[in-house]
Amino acid sequence: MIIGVIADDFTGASDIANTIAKGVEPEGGLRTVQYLNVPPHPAAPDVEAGVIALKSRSIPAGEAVAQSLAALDWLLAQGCRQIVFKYCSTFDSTPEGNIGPVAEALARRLGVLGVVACPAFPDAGRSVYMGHLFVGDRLLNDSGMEHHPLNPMTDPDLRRWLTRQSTDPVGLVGWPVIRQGAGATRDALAEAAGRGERLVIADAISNDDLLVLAQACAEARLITGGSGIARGLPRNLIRAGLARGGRPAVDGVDGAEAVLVGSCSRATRAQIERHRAGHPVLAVDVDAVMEGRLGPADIVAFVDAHRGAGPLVYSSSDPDRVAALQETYGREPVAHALDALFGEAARVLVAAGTRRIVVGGGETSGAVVTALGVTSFRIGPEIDPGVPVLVAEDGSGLGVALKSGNFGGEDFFARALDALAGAGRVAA
Ligand SMILES: Nc1ncnc2c1ncn2[C@@H]1O[C@H](COP(=O)(O)OP(=O)(O)OP(=O)(O)O)[C@@H](O)[C@H]1O
Ligand SMILES: O=C(O)[C@@H](O)C(=O)CO
Repeated sequence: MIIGVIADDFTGASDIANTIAKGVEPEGGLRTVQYLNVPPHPAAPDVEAGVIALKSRSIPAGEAVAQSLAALDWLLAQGCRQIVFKYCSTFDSTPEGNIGPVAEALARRLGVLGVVACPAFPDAGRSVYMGHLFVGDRLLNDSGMEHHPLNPMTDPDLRRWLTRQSTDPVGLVGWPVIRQGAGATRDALAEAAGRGERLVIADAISNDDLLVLAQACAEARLITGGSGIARGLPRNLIRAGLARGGRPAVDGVDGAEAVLVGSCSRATRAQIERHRAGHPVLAVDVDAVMEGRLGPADIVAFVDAHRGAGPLVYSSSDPDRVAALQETYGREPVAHALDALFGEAARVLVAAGTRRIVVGGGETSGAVVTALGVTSFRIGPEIDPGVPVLVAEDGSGLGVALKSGNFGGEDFFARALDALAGAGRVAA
């Protein structure tokens, strides 16, 4: 293993695994595996990039640091020469963490300063200019993220925000430097390190800027950011003769299918409506779940009754309804009950032969793959930006797609089911 990634959530992990497996033309990407938590065994010998998916975004900072350092130890033991800490492209964090504490702890363990911090993901509309994060044409704090239930993003100035979470000074390498190319960027990062700046916000407004950053960081032991920061990393290694390159390929999966959706984001709700137009769809009655009148068996029965037709089950509601449910039952109890519902339904479905599962939402994805007990997935072709086909490494023939709330085109769910079925037909 040459590159190791520590990701702070499950869908974020498959986002960056996708970026690394795909790479950029003409070189292509790396043979990539996504692990769910730190594996209790060594990586398979042919793996070039290992992505460890943690659920450390919203847990207490001390726990996030401990889990991330354990992941670092495992990755270093596999031979990684470069480590990436992946967080959300909307920099999801609070004034207490967890981006600053985890990034600083990793940097200290590796003994490095001048570490890039860049959440830019231009393909998904996230860009960083003069240290300020934009979502499309809005600043972060005016993008809807200021209303996020767990980590409201109320400050678009990443240097100021990260400073609140950090103990060492935070630097900035702005776009006027990035546009001068990799040499100037490398020099600016070295100067930042010389000033004692451990983390350095780096601008990127286009995919080309991300390639400049990757080139500047070719020798860096630690890089932090969204998935975009990894765009050019495979190219560095392939050009240096350290990796073979090529397109992601996995064995195809074949069998019954289910789409399970807990994400309540606007994008996901539009995707559900689109799916409803041509496929069987079941809305979970959340009151019935909370009162014990609806359980996993009901979901399994619906999916079984519509096998082959792309059945979708969702709990998603609009913000008013979500707020009312949270008011009645409490935010955590509802989330916990729904995550457990989807997890158990998925477990029963897979035990009975379902082989293609598409999940909407990061928390929901975490609950489902944890319940399935799969510990690692090979990364296959991209379905939509940030979402690849994942095929279980254990030979069980199970394929999944884990969709982050905001990702995917409107017809995502149907295309994801097709992509899972066709995964094996994509050429190496
Ligand atoms: N109707 C509902 N009312 C309240 N909570 C819900 C409802 N439906 C789902 N939930 C919970 O809301 C949470 C949605 O989070 P999840 O991470 O799955 O989606 P997301 O936030 O859109 O995705 P991402 O984290 O990838 O951006 C889950 O914990 C889920 O159980
Ligand atoms: O970076 C992103 O936006 C995603 O990979 C993610 O982390 C969503 O939770």
